[in-house]
Amino acid sequence: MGLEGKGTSSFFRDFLDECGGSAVIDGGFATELERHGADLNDQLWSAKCLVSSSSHLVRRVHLDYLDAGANIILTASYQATIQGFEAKGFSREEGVTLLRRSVEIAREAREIYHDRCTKDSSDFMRNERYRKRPILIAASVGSYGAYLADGSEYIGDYGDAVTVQTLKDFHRERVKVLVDAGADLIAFETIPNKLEAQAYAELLEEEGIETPAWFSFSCKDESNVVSGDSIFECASIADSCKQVLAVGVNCTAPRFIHGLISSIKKATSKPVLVYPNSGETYIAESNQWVKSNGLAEDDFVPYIGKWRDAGASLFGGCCRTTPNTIRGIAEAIYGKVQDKCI
Ligand SMILES: C[S+](C)CC[C@H](N)C(=O)O
Ligand SMILES: N[C@@H](CCS)C(=O)O
Ligand SMILES: [Zn+2]
Repeated sequence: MGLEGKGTSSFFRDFLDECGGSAVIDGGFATELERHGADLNDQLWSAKCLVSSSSHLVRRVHLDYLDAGANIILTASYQATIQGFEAKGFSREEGVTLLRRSVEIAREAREIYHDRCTKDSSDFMRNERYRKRPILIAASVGSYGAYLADGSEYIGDYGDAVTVQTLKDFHRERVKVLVDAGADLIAFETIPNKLEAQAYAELLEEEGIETPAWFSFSCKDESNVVSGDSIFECASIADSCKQVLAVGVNCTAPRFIHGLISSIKKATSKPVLVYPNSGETYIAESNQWVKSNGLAEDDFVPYIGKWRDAGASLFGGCCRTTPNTIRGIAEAIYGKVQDKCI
């Protein structure tokens, strides 16, 4: 599915209509790679797996989320940047190829999934609405803070030397490559401050990018993104950008989600998306997660109905959530579904 000739908002409204009003986003990607044995204690984090020997693992995680019921899968490009690959000794061209690869692997997974579903003649997936659900590939664009690989996307303080122009220059090529590789939409995610939201909005405009995007912020409480900028201000920037089709929150503790939905709704009438993490806290030095007083993985599934009532329409999970979480969300939205189409 693409934008071809349609306005951004009608493309997305049509998609949501086809989904029946609410859509399922996938779950934690990097942390799922880790659960399958990948060692991501590296400057590239999940982008390390784009390097060929692990691409089968990337495809497998995408397929697991499709099997769990996702309508939208996010590519492995969260921490994939040309600058980051160059720092690891790759050439610029190799960096571009790896970025493109992230979209190609997700597209391969979607094709495999569709093939399996078409070929199977048994009565799997009797739920018609689920069986016919649309599936989109979202190119993940992690923040500049993700590239820094020090947990900056949970702090949002880039210092005075980093300006809107710095951030536009940093992301420009990468975004163009991901769009050119055929992503259906761009997921600007874990945005930690309004500076970066402004940079993304200007970049989309300057480059005349027609692929629709969403802006998703990492938040520290019910009203503020992690830098302390208000979610209302951040969502207002997204609201003013015509390429932005949805606005929301990710990698944020489940306990803040309800209040954040209300705050975002005051700033925009665009669809609201939420994909919280497990409520644990990330320790960048050791690439580990520690328990805080939030809800644990899966525990937020019973809240999906309340979050929908509060006005959100796309639901998924972020770090340390798994296909189980996504299966729970899909069942909350679609009713009972078969968990595999093979
Ligand atoms: C969303 S955080 C857990 C991603 C990893 C971080 N950028 C790092 O490299 O430590
Ligand atoms: N899409 C990324 C987000 C990290 S915060 C992932 O799930 O790994
Ligand atoms: Zn996350």
